Amino acid sequence: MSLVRERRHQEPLTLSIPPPLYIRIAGVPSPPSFSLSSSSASPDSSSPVETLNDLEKLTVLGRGTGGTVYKTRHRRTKTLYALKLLRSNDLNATAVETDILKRIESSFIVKCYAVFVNSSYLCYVMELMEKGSLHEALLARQGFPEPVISSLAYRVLQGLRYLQEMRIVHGDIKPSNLLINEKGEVKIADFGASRIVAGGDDYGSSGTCAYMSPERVDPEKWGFGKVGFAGDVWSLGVVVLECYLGRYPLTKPGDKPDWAALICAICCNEEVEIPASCSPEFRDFVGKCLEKDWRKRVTVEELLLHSFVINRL
Ligand SMILES: Nc1ncnc2c1ncn2[C@@H]1O[C@H](COP(=O)(O)OP(=O)(O)OP(=O)(O)O)[C@@H](O)[C@H]1O
Repeated sequence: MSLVRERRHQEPLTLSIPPPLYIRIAGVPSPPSFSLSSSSASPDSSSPVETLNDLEKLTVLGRGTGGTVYKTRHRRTKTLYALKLLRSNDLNATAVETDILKRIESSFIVKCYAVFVNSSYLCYVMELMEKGSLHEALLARQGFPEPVISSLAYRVLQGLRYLQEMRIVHGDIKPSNLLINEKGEVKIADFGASRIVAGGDDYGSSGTCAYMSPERVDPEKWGFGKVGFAGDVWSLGVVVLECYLGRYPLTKPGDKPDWAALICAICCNEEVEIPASCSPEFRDFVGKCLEKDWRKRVTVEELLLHSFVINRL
C-alpha cells in the first residue's frame, strides 16, 4: 500500500497537458472542444470544462497502461475533476470509446464531462472518485465483509444493467476499473475495451486476461455466440470473490499468475474453489457468476434478484 500511496501522491508531474489542438474523430464534433453532456448530476453542470486550460493539475491519481490520471481543479469554479490523458494511436478504438461515453448517464458509472483530442493524446475530463480504485482498497484492506461486497455487487449490477439496455458490453470489469467516491459508492469506469453489440454475435477479445471469461479466453472450446454480456457477469464473479479473499481467487496463493497459469485456471480447472467460511447466499451468487458455460451462466437481471443482493438492501 505504501507503494500505492507513493504512486498516488508523490509522483513527479512530468507530463505537460497537451496544447489545445484538436482533430476530428468519427461522430464527434470538432474544434475547439466539446462537452459530452451536462447533467444535473454534474458537480458543475452550468459551467462545464470548455478547454484544457480551464484546468490546473494538482497531483497524479494513478497510471494505467495507456496513460496517466491527474487530479485537477477548474481555475474559475474550483470544481475538482479527474483528467485522464491517454496516448491515442488508435483513433478507431478511441471513436468507439468516445461514442460510448457520450451516451452514458448513470449514477452507477463514472461520469465523463468532456473529451479533448489532439494528435498525440486523448484527454477525458471525468468525475473525481476521491477514494481511488477497488484495487487500491483491496491492497489496503485485504478483503471485505460480505455486506460490503453485497452493496458493491448491487451497484456494479445496476451499472451493467444500464449498459446492457444501451447494448454496451463493458469488457473489462476488474478492481482497477471500479472506482470509489467520497461517499464510498462504487462506480464502473474505463470503456477502453467496450463495444456496442448490434444484436448479433460478439467476438470481442480485448480486456484483462485474469478477469476474462472462459468463452473469451478459448472461444473454440466454449462456442461462439452472444457472449459479451455473460463475460461481464463472469468478471463480476471473479471480482466479488477477490473482495472476499483479499487476493486474486482463480490461482493458488503464492502462484505466479502468468499467462499460462491464468488460462489454465480459467478454462481447465474443474471448479472455482469458494471458501467454506462464506454464507450460502454468497457461495450461490459466486458459483452462478463463475459458471464456465456461458449459456448456463446467470444473467444480470437474475443476479439483481438474488438473495445475496436483495437481502442486504
Ligand atoms: N475518475 C477517477 N477518479 C479518481 N482516480 C481515478 C479516476 N480514474 C482513474 N483513477 C486512478 O488512476 C488509476 C489509473 O487509471 P487508468 O484507467 O488509467 O488505468 P487502470 O484501469 O488502472 O489500468 P489499465 O487501464 O491499464 O488496465 C486507477 O487505478 C485509479 O487509481
